[in-house]
Amino acid sequence: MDAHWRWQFAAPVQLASTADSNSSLSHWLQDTGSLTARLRQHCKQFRVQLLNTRANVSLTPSQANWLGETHGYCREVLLLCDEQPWIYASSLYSNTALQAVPALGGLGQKALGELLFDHPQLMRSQFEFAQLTALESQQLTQQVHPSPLNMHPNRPLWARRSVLAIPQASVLVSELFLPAASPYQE
Ligand SMILES: C=C(O[C@@H]1C=C(C(=O)O)C=C[C@H]1O)C(=O)O
Repeated sequence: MDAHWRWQFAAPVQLASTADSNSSLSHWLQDTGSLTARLRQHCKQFRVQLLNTRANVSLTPSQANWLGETHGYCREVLLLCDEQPWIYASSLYSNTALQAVPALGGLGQKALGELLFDHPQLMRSQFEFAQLTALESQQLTQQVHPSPLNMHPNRPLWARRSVLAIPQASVLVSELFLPAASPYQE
């Protein structure tokens, strides 16, 4: 779903102006720690809702470049904070990574962050950022999960992506902050 969003390395100018460098949104987007852990601290109740898993999906050139293979396994989830959908997350791993760490294929409602951030040798790449157009937000609403995402954002939505790597596996994690996420309101 996120493959064709316009990813760029630097936090674009709009982020600096609409959500200046001290703003809550900017801090959330640039936080290198576990988003799962941060949400657990922030919410009374946190849960992962599994939307979809797909094996052997063909990767775009930039995804293939990140993961070093042309096909991979995709997992899409919502991260809910007190039953509000805060984050749409899509994670991609190569088939080799899945063979090396079979737990990646059987997470179900368990958070990926809790598997990866427990590893002492976890590394994160630099973030890329994307601001969704109204059309991209609409497509996500229609194709991914009509009910909880069926809300019209009154401002552009922000996403980030980076590779989380442990020695046996690299995972390209894209995270879109949905309209209900409180950093947009702060
Ligand atoms: C990568 C993390 O895990 C989160 C949990 C995910 C999942 O369970 O599929 C996906 C992306 C992340 O938002 C994290 O906690 O930072």
